[in-house]
Amino acid sequence: MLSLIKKIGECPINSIYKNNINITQSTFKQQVNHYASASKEYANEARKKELRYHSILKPSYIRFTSEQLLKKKKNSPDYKKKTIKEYLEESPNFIEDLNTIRSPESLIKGPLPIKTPKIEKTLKNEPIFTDETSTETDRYFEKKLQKLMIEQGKENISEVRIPMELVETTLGIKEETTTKKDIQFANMFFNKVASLDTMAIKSVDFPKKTFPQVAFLGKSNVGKSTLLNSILHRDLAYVSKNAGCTKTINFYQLWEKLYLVDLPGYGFAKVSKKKSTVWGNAMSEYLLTSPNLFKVFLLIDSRSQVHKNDIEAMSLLDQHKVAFQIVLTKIDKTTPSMLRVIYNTLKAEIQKTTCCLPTIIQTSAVDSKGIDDIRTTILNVTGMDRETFEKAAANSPLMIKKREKENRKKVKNQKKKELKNSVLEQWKIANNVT
Ligand SMILES: Nc1nc2c(ncn2[C@@H]2O[C@H](COP(=O)(O)OP(=O)(O)OP(=O)(O)O)[C@@H](O)[C@H]2O)c(=O)[nH]1
Ligand SMILES: [Mg+2]
Repeated sequence: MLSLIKKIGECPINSIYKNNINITQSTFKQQVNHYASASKEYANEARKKELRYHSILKPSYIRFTSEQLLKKKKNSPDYKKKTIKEYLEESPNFIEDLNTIRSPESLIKGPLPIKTPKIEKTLKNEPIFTDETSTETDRYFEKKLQKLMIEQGKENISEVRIPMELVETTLGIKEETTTKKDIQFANMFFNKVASLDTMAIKSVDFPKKTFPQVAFLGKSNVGKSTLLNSILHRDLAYVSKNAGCTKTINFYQLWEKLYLVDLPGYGFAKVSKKKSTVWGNAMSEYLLTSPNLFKVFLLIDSRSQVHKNDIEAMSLLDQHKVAFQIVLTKIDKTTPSMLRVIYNTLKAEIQKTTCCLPTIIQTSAVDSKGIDDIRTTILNVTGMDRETFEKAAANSPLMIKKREKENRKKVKNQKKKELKNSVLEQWKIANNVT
């Protein structure tokens, strides 16, 4: 047991690929069946709930199907410069859901090719549809597109797969939708008593239930367990001021519908330098191949610099098409100037990725900053349906008891009032008062 626990954190980065390839090759058939049945189950469930297909199977990707972008070259006579946003808004059929890129087949094939020098060279010479007058957003979006073309080895823009959330947030198509009601729902949802379901040190220990999962990843001592406790309103996960506190992959279940996963920290270099590289076998298998993992929150301490292990983690998640988002922790302990530096560094790193959401969430467990954002993000990404849970909460034994108590109190007050009135009436009659 101890030796297995020690293994977490020992796997050098270059052997992760090897291990992964070995895992997928040796258990090829099992995994295909597993992934296929898991995906099917979610798809059916999603349809039943009339949820959008892509909100359940993540990460959602879109594909440019229109040739407009390419045809409208600057030198053609009918060329009229438009912003990307205008193009997207004018052509509703412009985007197409690809359901999921983390299909069983794509997992088995491994990460997409990283560099295709020919395409890279072509793209360098010519911007696709921006010029010096274009807005910053359009240029940013174009850069992302070019990166995607290189990564996916596509010379034609119409074949590129683009993360849906990237388009929506970058171009402002999706408005900020977090309303008071969302926050109320999140509070109600996370008020439910959560419990530790599984502590895993090997992949065989991973829970068999196919609930959607979101995981918290980051360097040791960055505040993963603390953040999880803040989200769940209670001190469930062990927290320590010493690094290396969480040593197993801990699955906390909520409502029998969702897992929040607290991961051991990486970069815990107390033992030796050798052991400090990224994460171990179980961790890499969980993070890079788990079909039920909907999102990874990558936590970075706002007081420190972005560590090389963080960059490695970002690129590994990106290559394996795991949707992830950066969370800055402990902002109560940093200064605005330090925050600005790390924020800008991270923004630049995010530009290099395709599966990292552009928004960086800033949190502090001390004054509960950013916790609502994380809660609503979790609920959105895992497709938790407000009505179902509100009904369930209203019919929970606790709420039924509460309602009964309130009713009893009401009846008691009513009786008291009636008694008081009748006594008053009697007194009035007795004393001849009108
Ligand atoms: N001031 C402040 N301290 C925090 C915050 N979040 C976490 N901490 C402190 O940071 C220390 C480490 O927190 P943990 O939650 O154990 O960190 P972890 O990332 O789970 O660490 P490992 O389990 O070792 O990977 C604890 O002393 C926490 O009290 C925060 O937002 N503000
Ligand atoms: Mg921890």
